Amino acid sequence: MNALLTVSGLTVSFGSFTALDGVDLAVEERELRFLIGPNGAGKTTLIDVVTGRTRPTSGTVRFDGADTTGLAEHRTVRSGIGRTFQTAAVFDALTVADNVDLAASFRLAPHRLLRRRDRADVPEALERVGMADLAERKAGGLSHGQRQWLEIAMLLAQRPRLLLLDEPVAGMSAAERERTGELLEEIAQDTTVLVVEHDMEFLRRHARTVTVLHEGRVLTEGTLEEVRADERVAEVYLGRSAAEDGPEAGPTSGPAAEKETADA
Ligand SMILES: Nc1ncnc2c1ncn2[C@@H]1O[C@H](COP(=O)(O)OP(=O)(O)OP(=O)(O)O)[C@@H](O)[C@H]1O
Repeated sequence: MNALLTVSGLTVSFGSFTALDGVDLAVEERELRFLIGPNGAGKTTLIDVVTGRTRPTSGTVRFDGADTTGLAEHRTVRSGIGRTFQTAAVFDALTVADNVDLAASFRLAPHRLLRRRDRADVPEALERVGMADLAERKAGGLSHGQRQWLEIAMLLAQRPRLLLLDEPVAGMSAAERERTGELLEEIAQDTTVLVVEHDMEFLRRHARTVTVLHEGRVLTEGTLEEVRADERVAEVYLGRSAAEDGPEAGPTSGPAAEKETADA
């Protein structure tokens, strides 16, 4: 199988600090891949490089068979890569539909904008995230969950082949997380999705393959069970060997915390 996204030997240095250190990653078409790792592991930096926000110091990014290393952000959008941020980037004063309409036009080169007559992509995207009935509402009045779904609808209207989502369920209620999980599963049927997410219950329900980053390197990769059984993962989340810790020493979140709870 050919990977849709291939990252090879990716290194990003900020001055003397190395945020990514020789990262290799391959994501197949229509995968729903999760990316986890402690704070500062390099997850957002990796997304920033794939989307053209940050230029790598060395290494390559290949998307859909083409070398996209260092491509500007607006060009990665046009090539079919969409991303969300930890805080939804929507315009509060515009309606839900106008936000999606605006996003849909981002994927087009300026000379094509005036010819964008077919606007079916807007209701289609809203339908997919279950917000068709909110089309004429001002985005400023939406709940936190609805804002996140609106941002996903904005990306869907750009018809991406790869979606990169940064902590999509952070701050959501249990019901909103559930709905988001269903939505991602549905999107992953025809779109490749890479999700940075810490929520362990969410991972348990939806993660097929998990890649663990630590200090700018890929520590391990596998199913959630494989990753949670890996002592090195417990160590990086605890900051020391799990075997040396008493029950009170674990973190309050993350795979190691879950492992302790599950094993208790
Ligand atoms: N522009 C920058 N200049 C200097 N250092 C940076 C820059 N961007 C990121 N870093 C550093 O690179 C490291 C990796 O950051 P990154 O945001 O990618 O981590 P992360 O895994 O997404 O963490 P978190 O889970 O906290 O969001 C951090 O130590 C961060 O401080």
